[in-house]
Amino acid sequence: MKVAVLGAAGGIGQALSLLLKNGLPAGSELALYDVAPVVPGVAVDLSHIPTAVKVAGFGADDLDAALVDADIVLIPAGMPRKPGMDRADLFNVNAGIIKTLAEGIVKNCPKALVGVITNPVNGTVPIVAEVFKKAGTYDASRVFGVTTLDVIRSEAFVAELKGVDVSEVKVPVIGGHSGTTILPLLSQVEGVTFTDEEVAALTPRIQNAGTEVVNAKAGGGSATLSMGAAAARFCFSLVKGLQGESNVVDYAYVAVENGDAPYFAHPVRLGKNGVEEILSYGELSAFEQKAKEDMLETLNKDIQEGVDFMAK
Ligand SMILES: NC(=O)c1ccc[n+]([C@@H]2O[C@H](COP(=O)([O-])OP(=O)(O)OC[C@H]3O[C@@H](n4cnc5c(N)ncnc54)[C@H](O)[C@@H]3O)[C@@H](O)[C@H]2O)c1
Ligand SMILES: O=C(O)C[C@H](O)C(=O)O
Repeated sequence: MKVAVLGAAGGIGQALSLLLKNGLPAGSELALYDVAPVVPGVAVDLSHIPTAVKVAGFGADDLDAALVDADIVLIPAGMPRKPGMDRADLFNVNAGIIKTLAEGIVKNCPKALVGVITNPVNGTVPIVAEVFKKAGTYDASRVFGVTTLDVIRSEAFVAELKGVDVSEVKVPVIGGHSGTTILPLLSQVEGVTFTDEEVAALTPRIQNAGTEVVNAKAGGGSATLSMGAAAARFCFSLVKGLQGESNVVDYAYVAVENGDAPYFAHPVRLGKNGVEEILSYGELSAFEQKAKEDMLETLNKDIQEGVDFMAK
């Protein structure tokens, strides 16, 4: 199993790479790519951890070597938010980075499963898909927007609010990954109930959790450690699917035919070829149904921005 992390020297990249070095199956290879000159040092540093995962660092000119034959590519490369910015404000700087990296994937590992972390996820995932389409090698079941951070935040906040064991809490989160497009389905959380007031307060807390971190970091970036944990968790689901484990289900922002929008976070069953089945997100409460309808215009606009960028 070869996993490539693009943007590996950044805040997310380093946290994620540490977790992968400690958690990938024995015999795996971890390829760390970044344009920052520190990346070989990050790889050397990690290589001193005694696990059976081989780590190599690749600098700016070595994208091809980092990607060749990768089974999974995770992309946290690009600029994070500062206070006062929306994720959409990152589009202009991050779109070009994602396009270049996706072209490298198409060239070197077109069958890899690609997990996009770079914001704005609502628009960067369509860019990756369009790069594959241009090359004639698009397989919608292999491209994912990583929305796991919304899921783990929801788990943490629900457990905190209800005083229950966090390891038992499961919260479906659908839609996209920005503001109101993030839609936690609190009506489906098993073992707890919420008052209308709790739903009205907890839903925006989950939606604005990224901003909570951005403001707390006061200009020093956005979530990196929780995102590293989230991306590692998602990567381990992809690995289990690739290894043929049955019934691996996780949430991700994927291309959906005849769905709510061309891309939408759903529960998906993962297998040897990525998405084996896009599962239904089930029945929504009246509150969730309205929240979904209200956010679709924003989500569709974000998606179109990514598609239009590649049409230029
Ligand atoms: N999907 C999510 O839930 C989620 C959560 C948190 C952050 N993010 C996003 O992840 C991205 C990275 O955040 P961060 O905090 O790690 O930022 P960071 O600035 O700490 O790290 C970004 C890294 O990307 C590298 N980079 C820039 N251009 C590159 C290129 N062309 N090729 C390879 N590497 C390149 C930089 O050198 C840097 O090391 C941001 O866009 C942020 O908004 C997404
Ligand atoms: O909020 C951000 O800009 C980063 C990330 O998308 C998050 O949800 O923490």
